[in-house]
Amino acid sequence: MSFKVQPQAPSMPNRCQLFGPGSRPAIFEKMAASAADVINLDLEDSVAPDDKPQARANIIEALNDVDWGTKTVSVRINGLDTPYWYRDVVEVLEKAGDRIDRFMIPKVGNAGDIYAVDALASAVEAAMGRTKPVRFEVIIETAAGLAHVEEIAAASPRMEAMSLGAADYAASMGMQTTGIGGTQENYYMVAPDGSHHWGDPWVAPITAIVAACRTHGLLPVDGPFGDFSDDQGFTAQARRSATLGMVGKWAIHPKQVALANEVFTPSEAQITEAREILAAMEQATKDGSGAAVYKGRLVDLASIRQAEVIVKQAELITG
Ligand SMILES: CC(C)(COP(=O)(O)OP(=O)(O)OC[C@H]1O[C@@H](n2cnc3c(N)ncnc32)[C@H](O)[C@@H]1OP(=O)(O)O)[C@@H](O)C(=O)NCCC(=O)NCCSC(=O)C[C@H](O)C(=O)O
Ligand SMILES: [Mg+2]
Repeated sequence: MSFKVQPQAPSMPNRCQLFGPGSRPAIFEKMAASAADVINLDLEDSVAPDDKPQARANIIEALNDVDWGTKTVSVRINGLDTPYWYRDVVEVLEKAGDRIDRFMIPKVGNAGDIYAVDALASAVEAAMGRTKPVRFEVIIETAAGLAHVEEIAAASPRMEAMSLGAADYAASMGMQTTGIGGTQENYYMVAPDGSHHWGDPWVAPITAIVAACRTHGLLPVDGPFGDFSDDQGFTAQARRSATLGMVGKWAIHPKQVALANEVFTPSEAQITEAREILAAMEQATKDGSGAAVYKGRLVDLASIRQAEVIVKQAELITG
């Protein structure tokens, strides 16, 4: 372990982030009634330019009036290359009550982008006497965002989570695909027998995001999976992300919420195995050994840390 101890990510459930356009207020109550841990009310790409002012007004009303229960509520503002974002920040912080928890900042390219939103949010909060600072989550979805992922993670104490935005990421990187997440038909290896084996084109940005988040104590989250008719594809993508260290995934349709919650909640079998490993290592320690054999395989002090990840995830959900 480095002399600098790895910080803990915030202790909050973040298994599923359900999105809804700010221009569609009829679904806000349905979003609040869903099983998603986080709600993202969108002012960005799901809202047409002419609808931005009305969407802002809808979201402010919903932040004041809808019962969001214990959910984390986040508003996705527009990108810093647009004329909309400053009004998103100012109007929401001036007119919405304390129920806003996070701003989601899209298409961040460097730490300066976070600094700009931080400065504006700080000024409005001070002017309004707001005592609960809004926290930030960002989307890594451009080449610049990926190139500067670590400085972005470290950019502000407001930073709480970071997502991969597969659609804009693919566009920015010039990837030859229109699919949003999941298997891409042309990304395959050919085995000696001529059969095709599909690889995961998202593994590099996911790993970079997880490393930046774990280094700076943020929550790494997998973004959208566009084909909401494909439950199997969604689940496979979510499982790969969970295996690589992400804590949750977006839902762009309500049917994806249960799928994400299932993947990002450790199963009974995983919890039992983790507890058995901890018990085996407790016994090994009592016996003066740093290693033991569990189900025919080596477990050692690192296995304790691995098992604790799963036990902590389970405790976070069950409370
Ligand atoms: C994708 C949708 C447009 C589909 O909406 P719809 O056609 O209404 O779907 P259904 O008819 O199947 O709806 C069934 C019922 O569910 C309700 N509903 C629909 N959507 C939601 C929702 N988001 N939350 C809660 N409830 C919802 C319907 O009202 C129906 O209810 P009922 O009639 O009572 O049965 C729509 O789901 C949608 O707008 N999704 C969110 C889109 C969005 O926010 N996109 C932005 C995020 S992804 C992105 O930006 C890309 C990213 O940045 C990147 O670069 O990768
Ligand atoms: Mg995007």
